[in-house]
Amino acid sequence: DDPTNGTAPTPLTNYLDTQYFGEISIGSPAQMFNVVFDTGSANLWVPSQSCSPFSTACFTHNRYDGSRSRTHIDNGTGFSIQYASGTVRGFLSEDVVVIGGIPVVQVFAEATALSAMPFIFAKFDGVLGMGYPNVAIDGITPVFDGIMSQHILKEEVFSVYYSRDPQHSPGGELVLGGTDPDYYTGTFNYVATEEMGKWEVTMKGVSVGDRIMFCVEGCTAVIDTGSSYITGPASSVSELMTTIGAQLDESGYKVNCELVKTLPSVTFHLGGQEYELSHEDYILWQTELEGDVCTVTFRGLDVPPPTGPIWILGANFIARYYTEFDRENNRIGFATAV
Ligand SMILES: CCN(C(=O)c1cnc(C)nc1NCc1ccco1)[C@H]1CCCNC1
Repeated sequence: DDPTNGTAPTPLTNYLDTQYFGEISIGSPAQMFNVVFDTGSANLWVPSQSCSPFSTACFTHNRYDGSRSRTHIDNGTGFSIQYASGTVRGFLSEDVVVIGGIPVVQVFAEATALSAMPFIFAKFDGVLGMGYPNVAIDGITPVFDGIMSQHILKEEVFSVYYSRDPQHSPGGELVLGGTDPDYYTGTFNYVATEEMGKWEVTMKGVSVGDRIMFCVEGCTAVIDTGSSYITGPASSVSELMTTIGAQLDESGYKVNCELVKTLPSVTFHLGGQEYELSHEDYILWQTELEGDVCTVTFRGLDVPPPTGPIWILGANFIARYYTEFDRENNRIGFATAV
């Protein structure tokens, strides 16, 4: 009988509570890559052996070499993906991808040009999009859809646990086909995905302390496992930072570490539930040589219409609320993370 009872776990590495990634292999024999499992996109890309030596971000990461894989299938179609934070360009190839021990023949992009920003800071090699097929570039069937069509999963869901302190082992866990009760308590509360085909929900308000300050008329929230922080419309986040007494410097919003324990909670109203983040959840407390630095893990980001304006709930939210992404019922479930 199936040793995994229809579920397939992948342990994740937690890099400074800001990057979470796990290992997959591509090709035969296996070529290993660290990838972000990203609900904010739907394509798989890894750096290519044929990337330009001038692309530093490419050169400092593991690179896929099709000529060394006996299961490689040429494609060659051009590929380009634009994130708010950077650009990836390359060409398509096809090969066997193994994720959580499950093999799937997959079309993916070999990146030949990676923008230095932000990918020179990436501890991961590539991105494995866990989004819906209709947001996939070039109409490529996403990895999870390729796995669902094998009918081996107990449920057509995947779940994500992100640990909160980098020393914690494992740094996180992706489960294909179910959830892992070791990493959450209580029951799941579900929110329907707002628009068919995106890990997006309707948010009914954002409160600071007990006052609804933003998204009062309702707004859209993307649950993005591939984003480190929470982002909101720049004007709203700027007002939120003023309220908590944070100052913007070149690397984000900072607060005086002495005042952290007096900071109010920020609460996100999703479905029938209030999801509170306390200062423990939204302050990144780093002890540097020149003293402690307390970074607020919120960023202003204006996503242009028609996609935006939106809030993006990233790793700091998921670290507090264990998240189940349910393709069977087009809904997202949240439970309190352990
Ligand atoms: C992966 C590209 N992303 C990043 O925000 C991003 C960029 N650059 C670096 C260095 N890290 C990033 N994310 C780290 C991380 C891992 C897990 C949680 O956050 C976003 C782009 C939009 C779609 N969603 C993903």
